[in-house]
Amino acid sequence: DTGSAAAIPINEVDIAYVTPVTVGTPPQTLMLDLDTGSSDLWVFSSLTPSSQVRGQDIYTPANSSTSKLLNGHTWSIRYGDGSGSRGTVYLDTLAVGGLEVKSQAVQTAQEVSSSFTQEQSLDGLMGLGFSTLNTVRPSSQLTFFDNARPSLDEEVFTADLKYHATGSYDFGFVDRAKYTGNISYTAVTESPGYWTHSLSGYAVGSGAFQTTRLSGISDTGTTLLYLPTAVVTAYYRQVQGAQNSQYYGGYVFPCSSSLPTFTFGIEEARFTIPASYINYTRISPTSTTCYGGLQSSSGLGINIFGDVALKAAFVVFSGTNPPRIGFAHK
Ligand SMILES: CC[C@H](C)[C@H](NC(=O)C[C@H](O)[C@H](CC1CCCCC1)NC(=O)CCNC(=O)[C@H](Cc1ccccc1)NC(=O)N1CCC(N)CC1)C(=O)NCc1cnc(C)nc1N
Repeated sequence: DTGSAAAIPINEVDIAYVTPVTVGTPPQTLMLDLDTGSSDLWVFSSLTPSSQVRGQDIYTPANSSTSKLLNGHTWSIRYGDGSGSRGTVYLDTLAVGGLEVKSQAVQTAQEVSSSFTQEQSLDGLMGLGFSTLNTVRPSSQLTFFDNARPSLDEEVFTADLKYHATGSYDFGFVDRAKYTGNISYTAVTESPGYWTHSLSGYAVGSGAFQTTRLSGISDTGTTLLYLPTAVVTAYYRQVQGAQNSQYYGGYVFPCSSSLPTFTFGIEEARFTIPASYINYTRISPTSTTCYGGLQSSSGLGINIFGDVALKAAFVVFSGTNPPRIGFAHK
């Protein structure tokens, strides 16, 4: 089996991408953020207090003839940006782009933090990290990818995220039409459940490529690219008027500044992020100050290759044994 579904930016600066997912019988469609940086599939639901729901689609297990309560199981998750949610669990039929899993753990939110309530285009998350990160207790549950594996033509899923445009997620096959040249693969360590791998180095603009292994996680659920301070200062040194603002919590610069490109290495291959991806957003609609799509990872304890980097490539998440991740030009 295979599946293919759209990855739709939820706002004009690609803060996140959502994908239509159907749950239950008859199918209820929800727009979920497919997130390789976590491993819980949770949804706004009929169990979410109405005061915490603002325009989101909800999953109503009572309206599904195939829903089954997973008795006595609960979950609670906290994300890197401090947001979080918690609730109970149902098993139900779930499909993404024509690929169906009969008995997927669907975590129904009984509480969501305010940033989720405010994000009306996001009906929940589908974690695509390793299942070891799943927070359901007393027994942890499998991700959609782990449940789908036995029926997949190939044990892979791919992400083709696009700048200010709709991309796609494919399951079970690598679409030759979506990339050019060869796929450059590199080893993944599953610790502690993220898609953790190294970059072979970086270059700022037309500068020399710095060969240095940078370990981090490829995370479709993180908006920006977070790298060590040394790398980030080398980048913004090339930007007129750039400064690391305590007030805005990161590097900002005059929107009129011209930005260099940023190149990262995957083994011998090189991927260049256009300057436009790094001119992330105005700090407020009328401001002439802009916030960078490349920021320091020093406060995170881990480098995060988020959407700003991932949308510069066609990315293959390979669940083979051992797992590996591949990047290709597109
Ligand atoms: C089982 C937990 C699970 C593995 C968890 N995983 C993650 O946090 C990574 C995961 O990919 C999550 C998935 C997000 C969560 C929010 C909703 C959208 C998806 N990524 C992050 O938290 C990265 C930081 N956040 C972001 O990158 C969010 C994503 C977002 C998108 C749309 C709407 C709202 C938020 N972006 C922003 O807030 N932006 C606004 C500001 C702008 N400058 C950049 C964009 C974890 O590591 N948690 C440990 C953890 C807990 N507590 C903290 C404080 N830090 C932690 N790392």
